[in-house]
Amino acid sequence: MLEVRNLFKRYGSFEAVKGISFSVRRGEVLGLIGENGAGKSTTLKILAGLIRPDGGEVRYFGKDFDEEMKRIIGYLPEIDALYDNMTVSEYLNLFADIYDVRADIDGLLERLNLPDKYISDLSKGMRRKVSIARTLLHDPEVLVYDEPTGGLDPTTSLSIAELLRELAERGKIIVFSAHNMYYVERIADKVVVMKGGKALYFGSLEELIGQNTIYKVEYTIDGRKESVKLFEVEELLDFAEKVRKQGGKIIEIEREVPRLENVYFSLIGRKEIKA
Ligand SMILES: Nc1ncnc2c1ncn2[C@@H]1O[C@H](COP(=O)(O)OP(=O)(O)OP(=O)(O)O)[C@@H](O)[C@H]1O
Repeated sequence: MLEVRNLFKRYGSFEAVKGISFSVRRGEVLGLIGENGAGKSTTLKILAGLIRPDGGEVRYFGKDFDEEMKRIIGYLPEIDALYDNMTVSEYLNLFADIYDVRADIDGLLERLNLPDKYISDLSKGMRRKVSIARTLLHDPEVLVYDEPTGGLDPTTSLSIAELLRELAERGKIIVFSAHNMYYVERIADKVVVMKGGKALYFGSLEELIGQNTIYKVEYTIDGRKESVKLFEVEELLDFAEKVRKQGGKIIEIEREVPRLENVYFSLIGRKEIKA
């Protein structure tokens, strides 16, 4: 398990991360969402061991982060840092040598559908995939990806999202950030919604969506047709009982499951911070 407890990070006097906590198990995908400047990249850099927190702790399988931990982490930075004058396989072989690992580079190229061309000749999506391939060379247990689908077309984004899901199914721990809710909704088991360095929500995606489900009830009472919106199953049951007692009848109940995007907007619009 990867556990993050009460992380704090300051840049000078500016507090970028103010008490973030979450946990992710093997086989789970956690999506970090939040506006620009919410503190997502800072949190991910702390997880990858690139910067040290000013407070709180990160525990990997019960242990504190140390340099050796880099062997179990694959970190994808927000911006690709590639060598244009190398072919994809030369670049990946170079990093396999640096990491001192034997990697199945042909298998990676095939899985990611990457041509072995000069990096300078690759599209933006392919370049992103080369960076992703580099994070997988040492077969890490934890993948920390900053905006893996940022700025890419829907087909490439989807193929990257599917790869993350597949890696989770193989038992990896995945933590990634994204602005496009569609991919988070598609692959995340858990989400952290960040705003101003704080978490407005941490928990299961299913629960978050479930908490925001709306029941639209159409009913008749005294011969009139009415409708009402309810938010809880219990509220719905109480309402149905009330209508029945008054001699009315429920005609239809429509369950409206919100999109993550709608839930996100209503959450970040809120002033108060939910622990
Ligand atoms: N090295 C730095 N020095 C000073 N301030 C920084 C530094 N890195 C980040 N910040 C500030 O910390 C805050 C959080 O930045 P961070 O990059 O973590 O946000 P983010 O959620 O990843 O944003 P984005 O979605 O734009 O990538 C921002 O206000 C940013 O300007």
